[in-house]
Amino acid sequence: MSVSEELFDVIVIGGGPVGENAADRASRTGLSVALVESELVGGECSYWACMPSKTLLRTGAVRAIVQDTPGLSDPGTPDVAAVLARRDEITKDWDDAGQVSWVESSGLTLVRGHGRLTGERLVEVTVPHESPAGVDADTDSAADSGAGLAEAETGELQTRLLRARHAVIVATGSVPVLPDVPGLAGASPWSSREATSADEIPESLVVVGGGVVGVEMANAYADLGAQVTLLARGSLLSGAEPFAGEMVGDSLRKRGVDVRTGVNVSSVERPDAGAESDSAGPVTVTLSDGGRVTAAEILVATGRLPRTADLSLENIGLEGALGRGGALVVDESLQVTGVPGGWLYACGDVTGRAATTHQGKYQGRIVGDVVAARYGTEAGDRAPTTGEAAPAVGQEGKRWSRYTATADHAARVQVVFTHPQVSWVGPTEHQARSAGIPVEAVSYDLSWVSGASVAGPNYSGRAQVLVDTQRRVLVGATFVGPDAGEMLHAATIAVVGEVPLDRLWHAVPAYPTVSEVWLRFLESYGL
Ligand SMILES: Cc1cc2nc3c(=O)[nH]c(=O)nc-3n(C[C@H](O)[C@H](O)[C@H](O)COP(=O)(O)OP(=O)(O)OC[C@H]3O[C@@H](n4cnc5c(N)ncnc54)[C@H](O)[C@@H]3O)c2cc1C
Ligand SMILES: NC(=O)c1ccc[n+]([C@@H]2O[C@H](COP(=O)([O-])OP(=O)(O)OC[C@H]3O[C@@H](n4cnc5c(N)ncnc54)[C@H](O)[C@@H]3O)[C@@H](O)[C@H]2O)c1
Repeated sequence: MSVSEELFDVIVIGGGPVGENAADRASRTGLSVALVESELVGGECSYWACMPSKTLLRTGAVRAIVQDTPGLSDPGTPDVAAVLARRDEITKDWDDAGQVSWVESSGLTLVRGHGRLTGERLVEVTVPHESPAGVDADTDSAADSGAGLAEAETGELQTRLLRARHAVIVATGSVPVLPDVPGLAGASPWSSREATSADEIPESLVVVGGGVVGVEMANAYADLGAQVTLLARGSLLSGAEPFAGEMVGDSLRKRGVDVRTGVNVSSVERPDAGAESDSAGPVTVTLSDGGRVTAAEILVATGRLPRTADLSLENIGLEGALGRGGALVVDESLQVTGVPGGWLYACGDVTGRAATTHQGKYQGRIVGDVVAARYGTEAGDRAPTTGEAAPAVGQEGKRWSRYTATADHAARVQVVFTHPQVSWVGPTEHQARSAGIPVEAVSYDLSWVSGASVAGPNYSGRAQVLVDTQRRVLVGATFVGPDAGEMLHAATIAVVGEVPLDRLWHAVPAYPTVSEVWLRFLESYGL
């Protein structure tokens, strides 16, 4: 084992989408930045989450449009091999060479290996002798929390010791939760990794969990020919407005998915479960209502937890100061609270704030700019240009400052790529009222606008905005329908801009587009 100490201005642990953004922004005022990554540069999103899952969903989404368009013939059954080949293309066959080139061309130093904190501004990186690029698509499993993959698979290890002059930014993401259900861990369950990287579509799939991964993967696998059962202990998409989950559930049922809400999994049996899930026989799930479901595979989609367990936080006295689910607790400038000297920052899933790529990358931009402004020297072409000074260490910037993650609270967005798609910004009506915001919900059936009738005879959808009745601005919006994700950003701009309703009246939606719903919202509210 060899040890060498290397000095950088900033060290970022975790080279997912969020760590990449934080590292890039932090380097813009002349700081030297090391990016530590234990698996593939690009993280979960590029290889086992956003990108492959959206590719698997795309075929069914297009097929639904074709089926609903008069004059087009029946699209037939999908060519599954072609869909999986496209998925492989999108994930670059689980090779991160393209993202490594970007890291290097951005002037960042990539350090391959698993990083952990061994002291103030000190990161020890355990480096496998073989590069992990080209990691097998299905090496991980729900039972393996994702930690220590490289170490487990390569014999000889070496250690590098990195010291940060100024700051360490943690962007280690999250790991899937495996509920403590009798028989489940031994049943070779799929996590989202196996679901997004599978090399064939099983005849049948039982999905446990009615959250975003559960509904998206139930959609994708049903569209690609599997007989899918979706088990949710509550309602579907409980983080969204209730009408969204109901519409997604109705659509899944219409397409043959057996959707069961309000049920818990009591036990799981898979007598033939071997080391390889490929060789295992069918899996049987027993439910709290006495029901039983048998399927070729089981996907567990019961949430994710911030990945802090393998960071050795005890070395800096933080192990007792973690937030919900083990999250690193950060202030509004993304500085970890309770760390003397304020040298530790965090962003992305590991903060437990919002587990989406876009919100994490937003945090990455903010923390990168904070670090660049606090410790950097150059005001080069790539430096932030607003001229606004960063808050001092331990202090937070004002609301909507470029150094403050205001949107994490006021304008968080999410798109669920089911059909119908679901998108929302800000709180739900229930969340807004619980937070004491005086809101009135204005809801509209999207099929009533002219743009919807042009889009197709079976167009269906619903949209709702939340008006803060005191300030007369929008604080939230939800869209359910075809391409609802593309309708969201207008609402996000209205919420972030706190645009008065009387000014929104002058934002004229073109005819005949589905965006005419904006006019209907305002008319319904009394303008
Ligand atoms: C199936 C699925 C679909 C999704 N779809 C979407 C979507 O459509 N849109 C969306 O916005 N979000 C989506 N998400 C969420 C999105 O994937 C995450 O929010 C996003 O990946 C978080 O980025 P991150 O950089 O914080 O973490 P990650 O992407 O998890 O990256 C963290 C990186 O850190 C590395 N790492 C961890 N610990 C260490 C260590 N100690 N040392 C060195 N490296 C380490 C990991 O190897 C990893 O590469 C989806 C999630 C899932 C599971
Ligand atoms: N399109 C997107 O933006 C997208 C897509 C997929 C995932 N993601 C993100 O990834 C994260 C993880 O997604 P997820 O769907 O795994 O988590 P989630 O938190 O969205 O949903 C988890 C679901 O599992 C249920 N659950 C929890 N424990 C259970 C148990 N023991 N038995 C049965 N059900 C149980 C919960 O009630 C919840 O409905 C989310 O934060 C999500 O935002 C985003």
